[in-house]
Amino acid sequence: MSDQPVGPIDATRVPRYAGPATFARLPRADEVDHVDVAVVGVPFDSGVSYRPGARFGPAHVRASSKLLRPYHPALDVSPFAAQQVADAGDIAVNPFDIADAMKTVELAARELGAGGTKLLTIGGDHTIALPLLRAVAAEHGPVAVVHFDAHLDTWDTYFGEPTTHGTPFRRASEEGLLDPARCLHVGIRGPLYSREDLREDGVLGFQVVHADDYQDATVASVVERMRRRLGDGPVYVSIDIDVLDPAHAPGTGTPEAGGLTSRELLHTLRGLVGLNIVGADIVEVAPAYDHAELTGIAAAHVGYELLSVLAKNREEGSAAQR
Ligand SMILES: N=C(N)NCCCC(=O)O
Ligand SMILES: [Zn+2]
Ligand SMILES: [Zn+2]
Repeated sequence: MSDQPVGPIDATRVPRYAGPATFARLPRADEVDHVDVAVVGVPFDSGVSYRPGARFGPAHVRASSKLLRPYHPALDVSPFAAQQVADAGDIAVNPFDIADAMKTVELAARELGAGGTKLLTIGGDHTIALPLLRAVAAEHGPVAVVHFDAHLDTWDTYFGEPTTHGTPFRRASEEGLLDPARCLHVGIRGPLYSREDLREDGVLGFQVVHADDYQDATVASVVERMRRRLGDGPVYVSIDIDVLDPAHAPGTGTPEAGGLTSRELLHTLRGLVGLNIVGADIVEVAPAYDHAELTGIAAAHVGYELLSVLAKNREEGSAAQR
């Protein structure tokens, strides 16, 4: 086998709509001899408080990722040539037992991540961030989280249940998985349950860039603030697609008006170059509410942006070693 990464199927030879639906038409993980970054699905939505359907997110995002091309001009990087990216398929989780599902996700994430493979996980609802953070913190210790979302997701319980899509970051903070001096939400908006929600969120270790801040500040200044908060240590990136305005991402379970444009989000993500990204997820894509693949395409581009940031970091890391 050549030591060059195996890239996507060439769209000038095999039409995009033909062939198997791996993310970006990449090889499967079992078709390559090592994997730098695994794209893995978690078809789980038993933690939702409103519309269900994110269990179909991984298949939808893969299907919407067929048009991605090999070269990222703004970052001047080829994300599938600078590193071996492969599709690791889906983690099969129990839809009837949330605690059991969480164990399965954590175990699979630890196994896939053994040997230094980074995970880009496609959900699934936001509950899955908790076991993914457990796996990441087991390896790196407490991490910074940059959390793109309309919602805080640091609420305590729903119907007395501690493990839901509105609670993962409170549980993660309580378990010591987060570095409370370096966590940040981006894109928060909409009604809360009470003023206390924001105060408690701060105690748990989060600062907030509100969606409205994009109205008053430039994307560059948001990026600067984000980079200052996240610092030099390990960073986990969690992206709830409902951070986007419903006009840009209608296919989601708890939509809120007044969100980011996809351009604002992609631009902000580009600002993560150079940070020590140890893992990422893209969650809450619910295809039944999507139109014309708007949400699926946005999520696929978000994934491409993250893979490009990782590729750029790898290139710059190996340049620094020379
Ligand atoms: N994580 C997402 N998407 N939503 C959380 C909303 C929780 C609620 O219904 O208050
Ligand atoms: Zn949300
Ligand atoms: Zn969320």
